[in-house]
Amino acid sequence: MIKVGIVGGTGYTGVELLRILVQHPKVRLKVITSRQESGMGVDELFPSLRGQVALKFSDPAQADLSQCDLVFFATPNGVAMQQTKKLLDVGVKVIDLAADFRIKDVAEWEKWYGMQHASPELVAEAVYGLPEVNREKIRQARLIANPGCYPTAVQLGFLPLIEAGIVDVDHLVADTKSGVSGAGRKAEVHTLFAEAADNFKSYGVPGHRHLPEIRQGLGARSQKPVGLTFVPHLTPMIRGIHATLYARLLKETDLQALYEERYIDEPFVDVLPAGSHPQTRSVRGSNFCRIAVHRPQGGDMVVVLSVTDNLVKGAAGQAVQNMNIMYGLPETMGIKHVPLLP
Ligand SMILES: NC(=O)C1=CN([C@@H]2O[C@H](COP(=O)(O)OP(=O)(O)OC[C@H]3O[C@@H](n4cnc5c(N)ncnc54)[C@H](OP(=O)(O)O)[C@@H]3O)[C@@H](O)[C@H]2O)C=CC1
Ligand SMILES: CC(=O)N[C@@H](CCC(=O)OP(=O)(O)O)C(=O)O
Repeated sequence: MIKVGIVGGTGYTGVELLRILVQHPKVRLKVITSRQESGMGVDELFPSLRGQVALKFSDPAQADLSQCDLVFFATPNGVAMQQTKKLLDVGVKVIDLAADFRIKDVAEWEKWYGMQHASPELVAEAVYGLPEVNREKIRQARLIANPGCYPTAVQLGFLPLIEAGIVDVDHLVADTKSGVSGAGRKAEVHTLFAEAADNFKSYGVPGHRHLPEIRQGLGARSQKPVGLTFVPHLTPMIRGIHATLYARLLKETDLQALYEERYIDEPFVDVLPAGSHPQTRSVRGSNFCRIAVHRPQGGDMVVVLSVTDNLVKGAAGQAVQNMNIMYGLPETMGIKHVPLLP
């Protein structure tokens, strides 16, 4: 059994990890932290977990994480980078759901995240945990930088085009929409019901911190830097990401065959039949990314539609997929949930 700790067990990604891990046949939960709820039973705070987990939240300052084989950080940016070295030094593996180890250029990371990196020496070692690209490196890793929610949907959508070298990579466009849980569980005015419900807005147009992450991932697959316009939107649903991606085609290609072949062996990427329009509710609560590729009116613009659940393939599910790969388990173990309908 893998002894697991979760730092930040009361946030949306933390409790999603709990929902998944309580039913994972190879995991024993040892520590779950929260500063605010320290001492409270996990199932007191989350009655949905009654009968599934007997632990209490512990204070992260007191918690003994060294008893774990693996620790997930489901914490705000800047937390994991303070504690990871100490854990790795005593043989504990780390999966960070935040962005501390995602960007290889530390100066670039510091610019976008507005803080000094506490462990720059670990950044090169960290493996970016997108299994569809880095599966072999993930197998050997002791530190995983789990991708962001938008970057997962956008990269999986663009990858077949970029890898085949058939689109103009200087002018990619990603128009993305996220449910409100993407902003986390902490109280903030813009996520209040009366602000977010019955409303729709873009944000971060001059520059969102996922832009360098997506550019880094796609640039590595295209062998040259990519130009990307990335526009996120907040939409009044709870879970889900819908990415509408645009690229100009440079070479005549059977796009449906390209996508189907690229993802034929991927357990969590589902290429829909030609002409499909994927919906966020077709992936809700599941680790799937569903993709459709279009070429409207047979013109030279490719439109790719990519949907995920931001808390599952966009965060906790992908983190467990990475854990499965790191420990040589079947990659789908514990994350075969069928999407929730309605
Ligand atoms: N929500 C999403 O869709 C996605 C989120 N992510 C990333 O995952 C991480 C977690 O996100 P999310 O679950 O939404 O965030 P939340 O705000 O919902 O939860 C944050 C959690 O971290 C704990 N925490 C906060 N500050 C500290 C600290 N200094 N030390 C230890 N624990 C702390 C909180 O509990 P307490 O304050 O009680 O300690 C809480 O349990 C973030 O970095 C986010 O960017 C990534 C992909 C998708
Ligand atoms: C709707 C919403 O607010 N989404 C968040 C992104 C989600 C996320 O948590 O991403 P990271 O892990 O990279 O921080 C945002 O745009 O800031």
